[in-house]
Amino acid sequence: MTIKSLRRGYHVIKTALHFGLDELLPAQKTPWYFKLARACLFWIRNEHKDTIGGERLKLAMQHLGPVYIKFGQMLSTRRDLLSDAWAHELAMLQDRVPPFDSQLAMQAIEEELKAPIDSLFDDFDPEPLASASISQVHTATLKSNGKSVVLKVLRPNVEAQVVADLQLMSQCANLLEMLLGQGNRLRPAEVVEDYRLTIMGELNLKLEALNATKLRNNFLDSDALYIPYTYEELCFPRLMVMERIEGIPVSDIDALKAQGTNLKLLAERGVELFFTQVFRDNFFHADMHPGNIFISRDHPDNPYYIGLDCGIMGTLSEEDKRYLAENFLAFFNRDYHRIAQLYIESGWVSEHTDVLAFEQAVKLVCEPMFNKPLDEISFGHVLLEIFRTARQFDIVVQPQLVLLEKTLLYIEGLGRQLYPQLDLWQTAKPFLEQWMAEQVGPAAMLDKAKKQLPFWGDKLPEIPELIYDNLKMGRKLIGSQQQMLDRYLKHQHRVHKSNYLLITSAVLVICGTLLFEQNATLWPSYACVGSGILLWLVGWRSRPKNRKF
Ligand SMILES: Nc1ncnc2c1ncn2[C@@H]1O[C@H](COP(=O)(O)OP(=O)(O)OP(=O)(O)O)[C@@H](O)[C@H]1O
Repeated sequence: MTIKSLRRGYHVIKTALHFGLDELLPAQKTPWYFKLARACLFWIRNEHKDTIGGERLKLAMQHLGPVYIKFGQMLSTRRDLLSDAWAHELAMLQDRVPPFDSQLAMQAIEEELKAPIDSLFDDFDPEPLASASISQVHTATLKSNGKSVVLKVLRPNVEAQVVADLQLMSQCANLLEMLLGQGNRLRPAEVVEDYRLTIMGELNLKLEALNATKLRNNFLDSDALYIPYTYEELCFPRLMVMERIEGIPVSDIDALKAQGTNLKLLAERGVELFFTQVFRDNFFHADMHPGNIFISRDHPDNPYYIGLDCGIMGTLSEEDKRYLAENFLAFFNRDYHRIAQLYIESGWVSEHTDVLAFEQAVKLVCEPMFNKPLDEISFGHVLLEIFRTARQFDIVVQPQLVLLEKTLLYIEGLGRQLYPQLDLWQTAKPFLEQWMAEQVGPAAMLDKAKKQLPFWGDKLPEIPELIYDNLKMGRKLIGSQQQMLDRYLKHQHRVHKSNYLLITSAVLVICGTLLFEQNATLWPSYACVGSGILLWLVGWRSRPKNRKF
C-alpha cells in the first residue's frame, strides 16, 4: 500500500463517516472492533443526520468522484439487490463532470496517433463537445475525406485511479461482507466484481471501437438503428475516432414531439431492437442509458435510433437464450410451474430447489401483474421480481442475465416514456413465437444441419480412409479372436486330458490298495499302484502350466 492509496483510503473513510454511512449498518451486526474504530475517529461527525439512507449514499458517491459516481449508477440498476427507493436515489447520479485541460487531451491524442493532430485533422475544437467520467469528446474534420468526426479520449491517469479505487472498494466490500455475513442479499463483493468487469471494459476504447463495428454491421440494413462509423485505423486503447452524428437526445421528448416524430413507432422499434439484438444476433448493447441514445432528425415519420458508447456489450449462451424465450412465453401463458422448472433446468437455481415452493413464490410475483392492463406489464420488472424471489432460493444470478434485465428495464422505461400506451407483449410476442418456432421446427433442424455442413465438408475426404482402416482393423480383430478361440480350445483339451489321467491314476491306486488286502499274490496290486503312479505323473505333467490361455 502506497502513501497515496492510504491517503485515498482515509479520504473514502472520512467521506463515508461524514455522510453517516456507518450508521446505516444494522447495529446488531456491527462488531465491537468496528464500533471501537469508529469511536477512535471521533472528530469526523455525521453531518447529514436529517437525510435519508439512499440520499446519503448518493451524496457520498458524488463527493468521491467519477469512479464512485459510475459505481452508484451501476448499483442503481441492481434492483434485485436494492430497494426501489435506494435505487431511485442512486439513479439520479449524473456523471457530467467538468472537462479536463484541453492541452492534456491534445497531448494524449497525439501520443496515441504518434502524429500531430493537424496532420490528420482540420478544425480540431479544443473546447470539448462533452465530458464524462471516463472520457472527453472533441470534434474535428478528418483531412483524408473531409467528414465530421469526434475524438473520444480517456481522462489522464483514469486507469490508475480506477484500479486504485477498485482495490479499495473490494477491500471495503470484503469487510462489509464479513460484517453482514455471507448469506446477506446485498452481496457487496459480487457487486464490486461486477462493476470491475464493467468499468474495465470501458477503459479500452479499442475494444469499444471493435464492439461498435460489430453492432454497426449487424444493423447495416436496418431502418431502426444506426451506429456511427468508427475509423478503426485511428482507434487505440486511449483514443477512438468516429463519425460525428447529429440527433436529438432520446430524453428530449419535447424536441421529438416538435419535429413530429412517430413516437409509437419509435417505442415499438426500441422493443424490437432489444429482441433482435438478444435473440437474432446474441450481441446486445448493455449500456443503453438515455445519454447514449439519440434519435434521427431526418424522416421523423420513420424515425431511427442512433446508438453511442458500445463499451459494455452482452451475450447469452444458446441455452440461456432459449430458456429466456420460454420464460417469457410461459409467463404470458401463466404457466408458473413451467417458469419454476425452467429456472431449475437451466441451472439458474440449484437442482435441489423445492419446485413447488419456488412455483408458489413465482406465482405470488406474477399473479398481481395480470391484474394490470397489458400496456402496464413490465417484462423487466417481472424478470427482476423473479430474480429477487429466486435469491431466497439461493439463485446464483448470472452476470449476463443481470445485464440483460437491466437493459430490458431501460428499453421498457424508454419505450413507455416515448409512448405510454406501449403494449410490450403485442410487440414482442410475434418475435418470440417466431424465434421459438425457428428453434424447434423443421426449419431449425435444417438450419442446424446446414451449420454442420462445413464440418462434414471438412471430414468427408477422410471418410474412405477411415472406412478402410476400420475394415482392416475388423479383419485383424477377427483373426486375433480366432487365434484366441483356438488357444482356448487347446487349453480346455489339455485340462480334460490331465483330469482324465489324474482320475484314472487315483482309481488304479485305490484298486491296487484293495487287491493288496484281499489277494495272496501281490503283483496285480503292485502293477495297479505302479501304473497309477505313472499315470498320475503323466497327468500332472500334461496339466496346463497356468490358468490363462
Ligand atoms: N459520434 C458522436 N457524435 C456526436 N456526439 C457524440 C458522439 N459520441 C459521443 N458524443 C457525445 O459525447 C457524449 C459522451 O459520449 P460517451 O457516452 O460515448 O462517453 P462516455 O465517457 O462513455 O460516457 P458515459 O459512459 O458516462 O455515458 C455523448 O453523450 C454525446 O453527447
